[in-house]
Amino acid sequence: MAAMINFNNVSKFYPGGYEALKSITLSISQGELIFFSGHSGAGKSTLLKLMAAIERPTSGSIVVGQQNIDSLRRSAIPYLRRNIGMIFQEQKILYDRNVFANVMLPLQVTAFDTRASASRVRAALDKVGLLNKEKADPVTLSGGEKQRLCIARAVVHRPTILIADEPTANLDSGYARDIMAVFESFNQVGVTVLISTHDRMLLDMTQHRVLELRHGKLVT
Ligand SMILES: Nc1ncnc2c1ncn2[C@@H]1O[C@H](COP(=O)(O)OP(=O)(O)OP(=O)(O)O)[C@@H](O)[C@H]1O
Repeated sequence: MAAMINFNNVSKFYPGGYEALKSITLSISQGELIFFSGHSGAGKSTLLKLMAAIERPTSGSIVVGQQNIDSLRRSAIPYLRRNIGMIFQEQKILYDRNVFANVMLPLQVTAFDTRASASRVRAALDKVGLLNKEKADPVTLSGGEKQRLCIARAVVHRPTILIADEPTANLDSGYARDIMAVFESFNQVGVTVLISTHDRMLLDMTQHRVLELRHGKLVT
């Protein structure tokens, strides 16, 4: 399989000099599902943020798809993000609108017409099992359903790469399994899926590759 993501000697210092990642070299193939594990502060979120150009590396090179993104112009970032779906803790659900409108949000900045957008939103809600909740007020959703809403919002533009930072944090084990089944289903249709977690149950259960970070270094 073709490499989808390549890191070559990537280091990241945050302002103030903290070295969050140290000389990371890794290669991820198209269509893989990979877990990034490691203690709190190990650098998992930073690694995922570099892949989506939310953060920039201090040194080293990062290739996503065919594109070298370590020195990507700011104006080129929206093009990179068209291929990426992101689920990060800080992306908030908007509680002043229903489930459907929350999933519609990312499409409002693109040029889709309303009918095409609506059918994409329903397709995304269907894939995460929330089609029957499209009119619901997000406040009425369970923790697991809220997380599925975030996944629907991340995939509504049909990305080829899906990045999820601690997607099962704060969920009980039943909900966590459901969420993993949703990620598996996207992976089965060819989406490259990257998940950071310190959820021992997920890591013990998985058949997929697990890369462990420790103090900013890759140990596996
Ligand atoms: N914007 C920032 N500015 C300064 N330091 C940061 C910033 N973001 C992260 N760090 C630091 O970099 C280190 C790695 O953080 P990161 O969030 O990548 O770890 P993590 O493995 O995802 O941890 P957690 O599981 O707690 O989310 C931590 O010591 C953190 O405090």
